[in-house]
Amino acid sequence: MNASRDTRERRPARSAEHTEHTEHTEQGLRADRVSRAAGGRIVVDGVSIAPPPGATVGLLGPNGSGKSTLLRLLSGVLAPASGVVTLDGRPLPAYGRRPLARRIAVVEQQADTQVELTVRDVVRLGRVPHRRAWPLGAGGGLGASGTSSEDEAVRTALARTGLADRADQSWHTLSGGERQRVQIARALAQEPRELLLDEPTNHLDIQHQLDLLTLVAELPVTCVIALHDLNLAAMYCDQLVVLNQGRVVAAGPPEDVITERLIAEVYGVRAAVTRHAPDGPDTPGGPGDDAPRTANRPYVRFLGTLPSSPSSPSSPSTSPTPPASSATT
Ligand SMILES: Nc1ncnc2c1ncn2[C@@H]1O[C@H](COP(=O)(O)OP(=O)(O)OP(=O)(O)O)[C@@H](O)[C@H]1O
Repeated sequence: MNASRDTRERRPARSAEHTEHTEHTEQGLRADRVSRAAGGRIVVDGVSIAPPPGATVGLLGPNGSGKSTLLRLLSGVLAPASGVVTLDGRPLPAYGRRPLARRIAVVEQQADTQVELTVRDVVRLGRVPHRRAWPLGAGGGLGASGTSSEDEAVRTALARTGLADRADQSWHTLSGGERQRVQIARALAQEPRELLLDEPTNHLDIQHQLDLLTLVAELPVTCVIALHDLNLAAMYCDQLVVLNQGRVVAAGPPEDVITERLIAEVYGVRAAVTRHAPDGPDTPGGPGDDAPRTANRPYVRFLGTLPSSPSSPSSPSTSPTPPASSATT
């Protein structure tokens, strides 16, 4: 895949089928001071996030910091206890299930099914919101032959995720990484304008991690993607949002967010942060054709854990970068 563009210079290139909403689009998906409790405590605490349309926003933070919960709030699967999530200025509950499903695609950490499905069947599920019969009416069943545009979307999604030759394989026989790629393909077949991904590189070997993130970063859609790998996040995301104990503690371009201090305070880890070379093929991130993407982006070497982690619940919350109560850009 071609990784030669700096994603921060990308502009969303809307496909024809996306133009119906053009007048209202530029607000995109936003969370405004959303909070949510689980297990008797606040796990997302007054978070605001406003991904620029077309941008790839990385969601970082330690285990349990609230990333998955925030993604579920952004997708409308969970309702905020306070605050509001809006799409083009309208609260999510004002949308019907179908318009929302056409618009927002979600790739969860784990997906499973008891039903016997092929890879193509699973990817075709991404087309269900676009069918006339909703959710599975006449002609809308899994086995139904789709329209030519449906077939084309499924074919394209399979090809983009390197799964074209697996289309007829049973889902249950796939490896963890292959299943992950099928979920991405399903989301691509959905042709969303907002794509929410929860640690999509889990289970993937390094080549597929890089392929996936290149693909995601180059999509002309708004992506919010929970990641644990700070170097991959710095390479592929236009903006980063760091959560700690449910709060935004840093937000902005990777070079502003990824600092030794942040890594120490949020993760309790000692690190050395350098920059990728401005133009060189010798950058730690890879070969020369990646240079425009990695140029000047932060590169982290982890040196060891610090004696005590400030992210433990008993510690006071920290503001490792200039205090950022929200990720609104
Ligand atoms: N249904 C629930 N009941 C109790 N606690 C919950 C529930 N859902 C989430 N939590 C808690 O909320 C916190 C945030 O969880 P969340 O899955 O959003 O974190 P995360 O940042 O995605 O973590 P990870 O990086 O480990 O995937 C965690 O401490 C989790 O245990």
